[in-house]
Amino acid sequence: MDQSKEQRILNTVSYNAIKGNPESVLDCIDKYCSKSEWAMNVGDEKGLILDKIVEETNPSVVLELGTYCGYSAIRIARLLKPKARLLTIEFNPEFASIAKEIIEIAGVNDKVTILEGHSEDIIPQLKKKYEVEKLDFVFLDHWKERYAPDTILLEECGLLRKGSVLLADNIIYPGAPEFIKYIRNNKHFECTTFLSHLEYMKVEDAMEKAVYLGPE
Ligand SMILES: Nc1ncc2ncn(CCCCCNC(=O)c3cc(-c4ccc(F)cc4)cc(O)c3O)c2n1
Ligand SMILES: [Mg+2]
Repeated sequence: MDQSKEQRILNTVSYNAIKGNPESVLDCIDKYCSKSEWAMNVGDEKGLILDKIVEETNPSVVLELGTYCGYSAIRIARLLKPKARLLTIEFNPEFASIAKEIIEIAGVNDKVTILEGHSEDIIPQLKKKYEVEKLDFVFLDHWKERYAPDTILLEECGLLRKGSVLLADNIIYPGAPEFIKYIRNNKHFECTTFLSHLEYMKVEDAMEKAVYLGPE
């Protein structure tokens, strides 16, 4: 059976990237996906916005929803301080296993844990099973119609604290209208929109940053 696009991405990383060098893995994926096969990594343009917000937040505990090939997990993990950790949820077993290999090649596997399953099933387990107290930073990049319900679920599970930062990809393309409606009219969140472009394309896209202000 011929290989999947994701397997071809792993092959090019495995062949061309410098082992243990996260930047070279990111560059390798960006080159391949802009020249050979488009793929839904956050990419280099939105990636720079993600970098800046991660650096400003300097999080100890990060949750990512939607691992895919691990590009944004590597992007985030490479900026984390020594004891900090990133938990990333992926329900597609092929993507999860490819992401695991790419994350290992990047050399950030000591900071990253891939949790296989659906966000709605795993989020309620984070406190007890994964010993998470509060989340400092959440990157939403999974099913766009899950952004709003999962934000509500994170709050209900007591995983957000005053100052927790949510960053949502693709709020223009493919779009997350329910999330935008929910989060921008919610007095418990302070929102900022970062205009950019869809990864590897000239199409407009944006990311939404929402800082949780607390339950009161
Ligand atoms: N609940 C749950 N829990 C855990 C999970 N793990 C995975 N999933 C499902 C995630 C499925 C992939 C999500 N990402 C996207 O759909 C996406 C799409 C485009 C895009 C596509 C076509 C175009 F023509 C243009 C742009 C671009 C992006 O940047 C995207 O992020 C989960 N769901
Ligand atoms: Mg995305």
